[in-house]
Parts: sequence; structure tokens; C-alpha cells
Amino acid sequence: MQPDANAPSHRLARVAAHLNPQRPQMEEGASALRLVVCRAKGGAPGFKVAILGAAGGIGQPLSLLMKMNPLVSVLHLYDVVNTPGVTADVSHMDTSAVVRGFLGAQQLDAALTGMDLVIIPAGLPRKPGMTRDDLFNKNAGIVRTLCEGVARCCPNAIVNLISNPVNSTVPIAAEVFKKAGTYDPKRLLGVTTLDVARANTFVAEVLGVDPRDVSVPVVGGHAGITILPLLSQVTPPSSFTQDETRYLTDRIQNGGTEVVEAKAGSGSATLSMAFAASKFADACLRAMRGEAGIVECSYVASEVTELPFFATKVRLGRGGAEEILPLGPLNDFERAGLEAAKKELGESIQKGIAFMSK
Ligand SMILES: NC(=O)C1=CN([C@@H]2O[C@H](COP(=O)(O)OP(=O)(O)OC[C@H]3O[C@@H](n4cnc5c(N)ncnc54)[C@H](O)[C@@H]3O)[C@@H](O)[C@H]2O)C=CC1
Ligand SMILES: O=C([O-])CC(=O)C(=O)O
Repeated sequence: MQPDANAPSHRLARVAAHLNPQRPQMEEGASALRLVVCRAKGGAPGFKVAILGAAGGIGQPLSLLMKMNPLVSVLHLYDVVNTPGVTADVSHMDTSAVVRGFLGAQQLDAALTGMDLVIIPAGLPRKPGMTRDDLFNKNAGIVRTLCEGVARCCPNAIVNLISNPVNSTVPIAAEVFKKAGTYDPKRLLGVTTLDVARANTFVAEVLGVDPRDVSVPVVGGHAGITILPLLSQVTPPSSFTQDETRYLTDRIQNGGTEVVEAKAGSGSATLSMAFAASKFADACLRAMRGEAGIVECSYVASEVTELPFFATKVRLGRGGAEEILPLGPLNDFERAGLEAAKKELGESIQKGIAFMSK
């Protein structure tokens, strides 16, 4: 007979597992573990999601948003600092996901084991005057270590990679997975949703419409001129003057820098990024559940150009990026932008690959 999770003799063990988010899964005893896991599985079917870098500027609001997502049954929050507090805080939200916290490298494997989706916003953010590439020296090693953990503990998980410079960290992650023999290009997705959110917002301002009614494909990569909004493909179909096109392209490409400068040394976009990451993760989870027709822009392994990685619209499915959609017709302005983007993007990709061949 299965133990009754609501029997009085089991109730406190279950509560103890929640009150001690650092150690519920192993050390609190098998009965507590069994009950927590049973509840997670016994409720609405859902996915197990880990956030790596969960105590950071993006990680905290993203943890809140993922705790609100009804498709999530188990939420693992991992960081090298402050996860006990963030976990205790988020776990009091009366939504169904069971939240567990993990602190420090020795708990990375426990955080990752059994996960379906891993979201990675770990790493340093920019300060004014820096490019995203200036973060490479610190963040490349962080991404490598975390992806080695993914390869060891949840090799079939879908990875949403946020840590900058995305143009290089996605190639680094791919090399880690290749070395481990677990690489499936469909499951590695660089998150560029904030570029699309900004593009929708700024275009809607110019058109005088609700941003929720606007959809702008943004292709290329996630840094400066590699961010290429395709204003000729905006839905609803819209035309822009040359001045509007230049203004919008420049603002979308420099949206991150706009926030970095406004924050004046205290970091980069966190709230809009958490919103964007949560939207993208929700799209992945809905596709993993079998919902058809979900298309998002993402920076993925690609044959759309001669570069091995490129952001375009992708059709999401149970296994991740199931289909990479073509660029579609470009106008002269966009073709020139594409050539400039490819040159810079190619160098960032090579830098990531070279880091892993050292
Ligand atoms: N893809 C995108 O569109 C965007 C990417 N970003 C990038 O996201 C990253 C995070 O940004 P914020 O949250 O603002 O930074 P933050 O500094 O506020 O938070 C980063 C978190 O990562 C944690 N961390 C550091 N090393 C770690 C490790 N080895 N394992 C686990 N956690 C670790 C830190 O303890 C910290 O809590 C940055 O690299 C930033 O450039 C930011 C905005 C948009
Ligand atoms: O600009 C940054 O450093 C953070 C980022 O990637 C963005 O906001 O798009």
C-alpha cells in the first residue's frame, strides 16, 4: 500500500522538508523525501525546472515567475550565495510548484538531477563602459562548470542559456556537451527573447499600438550590431520611414546598454530579462508538453547562414528547437546589417570554441 501523504504521522515530515530547503532531499530521511516527491508527482503533471544563478538580479524575479507557472511541479534554485533566503521566500507563495534550494558547488549535482529544463542566468553583469564580451573571462568558466553539471546529471534536459556573452557562451555549452557525448543541438537554446520584447515595445511606441499586438523577428545574436531586428517582417505588416528604421534598429541593438547606463553601475536588465526568460521558458514547457505551433526567436545551432550558431525563429517541440525557420526576405538595409552582424558573430563563436579547446 502507498503511504498516505496526508496521514498525521507523515504530515510533519513533509512540512520539515519544506522548512529546510537546503537539505530536504537526502538528509532529512527517506520518508520526507518520498512524500515531497509524491506530492510533486501526484498533483497536476508538471516539469522539473532548475534555475542556476537563482539568487541574482535576474534569478530572483525569474524564480518568482517560474513558481507562478502551473506547468512547473518542482523548482530547484541553485546559486553560490543566498539561496536559503530566496528559497524560503519563494516557497511561501501558494502555488503548486515544490521549491528546493541548493547552495554551492557541492550541491550542484543534487540541484540538477532529474531536471527537465535548466535555465542559466549565472554570471557577472555589465557595468557602464563594458561590452558583453568584456564578461567573457569570468562567465565562460562559470557556464562551462554549470554545463558540465548538466551533462553529468540531466543530459536530456533542455537548456535556456542567459549568461553573457550569449554569442560565445552558447558555443561553449555546445563544446561541453560534445566532450561529454551528450550534445543534442535541439536542446541548447540561447535566450534572445529580451531583444524581441524590446523590439515589440519600441515598434509599438512608434506605431501607437499595444505591444502585445506586435511581433518583430530579431535574428543574428545577442550583442550590439549582431542583434538584427527585421522591421520589414513586422506583424501586423507596417512600413517605416528611413529615420524610423534607423532609430528603431539602433534602439533595439542598444537596449541593453540603455539599461546598463540608467542603472549607473548597479547592473544590467534584470526585471525585463526575468519577464522575457519566463516567457521563453513557458514556451519551451508548453512545447515539451506537446502544444503545437510554438515559434520563438532563439540563438541556436543553425544552418541558416554559414555560421554554426545564429538566432532566428525556431519552432519549439517536445525535444527543444525542432525546426530552424529561414530568415525570410530581407530588404537592402537588413542585408547590410546581416553582413556586419555575421562578421562580429563569427568572431564571438570562434572565441567560445577556442576557450574549450585550451
Ligand atoms: N541573455 C540576455 O538577454 C541577458 C543576459 N544577461 C546576463 O545574465 C547574467 C546574470 O545577470 P544578473 O542576474 O543581473 O547578475 P547578478 O550578478 O545579479 O546575478 C548573477 C548570479 O549568478 C551567481 N553566480 C555566479 N557564479 C555562479 C556559479 N558558478 N554558479 C551559480 N551561480 C553563480 C551569483 O552569485 C549571482 O547571484 C549576466 O551575465 C548578464 O550579462 C542579462 C540580461 C539579459
Ligand atoms: O546589456 C547587458 O549587458 C545585458 C543584456 O544582455 C541585455 O540587457 O540585453
